[in-house]
Amino acid sequence: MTGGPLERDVVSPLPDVDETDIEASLRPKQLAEFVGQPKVREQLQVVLESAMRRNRPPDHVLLSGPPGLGKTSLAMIIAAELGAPFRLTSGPAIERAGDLAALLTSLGEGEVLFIDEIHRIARPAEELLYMAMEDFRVDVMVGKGPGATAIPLDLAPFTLVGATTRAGLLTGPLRDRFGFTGHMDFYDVAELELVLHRSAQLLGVRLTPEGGAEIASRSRGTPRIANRLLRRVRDFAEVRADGIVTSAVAHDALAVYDVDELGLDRLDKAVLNALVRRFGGGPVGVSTLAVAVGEEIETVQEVAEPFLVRAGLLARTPRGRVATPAAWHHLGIQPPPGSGAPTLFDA
Ligand SMILES: Nc1ncnc2c1ncn2[C@@H]1O[C@H](COP(=O)(O)OP(=O)(O)OP(=O)(O)O)[C@@H](O)[C@H]1O
Ligand SMILES: [Mg+2]
Repeated sequence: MTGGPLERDVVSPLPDVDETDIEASLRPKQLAEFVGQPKVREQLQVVLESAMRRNRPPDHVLLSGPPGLGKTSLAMIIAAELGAPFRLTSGPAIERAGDLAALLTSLGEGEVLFIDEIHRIARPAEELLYMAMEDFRVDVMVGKGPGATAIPLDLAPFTLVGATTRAGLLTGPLRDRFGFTGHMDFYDVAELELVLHRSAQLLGVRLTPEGGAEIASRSRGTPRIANRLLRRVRDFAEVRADGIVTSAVAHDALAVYDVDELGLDRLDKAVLNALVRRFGGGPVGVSTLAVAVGEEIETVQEVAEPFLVRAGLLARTPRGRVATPAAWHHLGIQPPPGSGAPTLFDA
């Protein structure tokens, strides 16, 4: 994911540039430690256990969902649960099929290869991946031009874990080669409270139940944001209070950091503002909306919209994006009569 102007936003779901170390220290290491996503967790548990009983690498796993919900963490957990080495790369990093072939042939038996942002892999590399995933084979091209020959090479059986924020962008043949797809959804407040108390313990932060509830409700359904807000509120508690994160301390700190009650970030607010104030609540096409907020269409679709839809503030209709009455109210504006909520007749 690209950061751009959002990088320094305290409620952005994207990772901050200097956040990798702290994120790594807070990552759950085992499935049992992984909070929330009960369905994905249970299904994955069965997939992993049956593979271990058969003493075979499990089927390839695809994890899809918005940023910051734990796809990378879960991929690492898969390797840890299997006791297998973990290798990490990303779609954009694999530019040539040859790079991928070299990586695949270097994998040992049972290794877990994680490809982040797999929907952005280059087409020739993707085609090579088909055979690798299905038959554990790759054709390595030797020579150039008419004299080039393809030499088939066997691979050690491995497990591919792919992550994507846009499962819809995956080609059919690639999607079909994953034996298991886990759809990650936003976390509810109770789950985020568990994430926060676990992190507080690891960081040595004293967090009261009410303090946790206050932060959780403004974390935009996203553990990455919850953990970041916890650190900011802790700073505030140390400087302005006695170090204990109570509800009042959390409330005051989040006001200082400009986090609104729903935890909407700058892009969320820009999208809502444009939709309501410039386009009268819609419907308006996503590309027009993206231009209005000065962002890529992809970013609006992958980062802002999933949460706005989930929060009941934005609806996707066949004619375009529409602000719901709740969105108008959130901006403190009275919705015009008959606005927002799409009806049967819009379809
Ligand atoms: N279920 C969870 N339980 C506890 N902590 C979590 C959980 N999911 C995510 N986290 C925390 O949130 C942070 C971000 O998670 P992670 O990097 O796995 O998200 P991601 O989905 O891979 O994001 P991106 O799409 O940006 O790559 C991690 O450092 C971890 O501490
Ligand atoms: Mg990730």
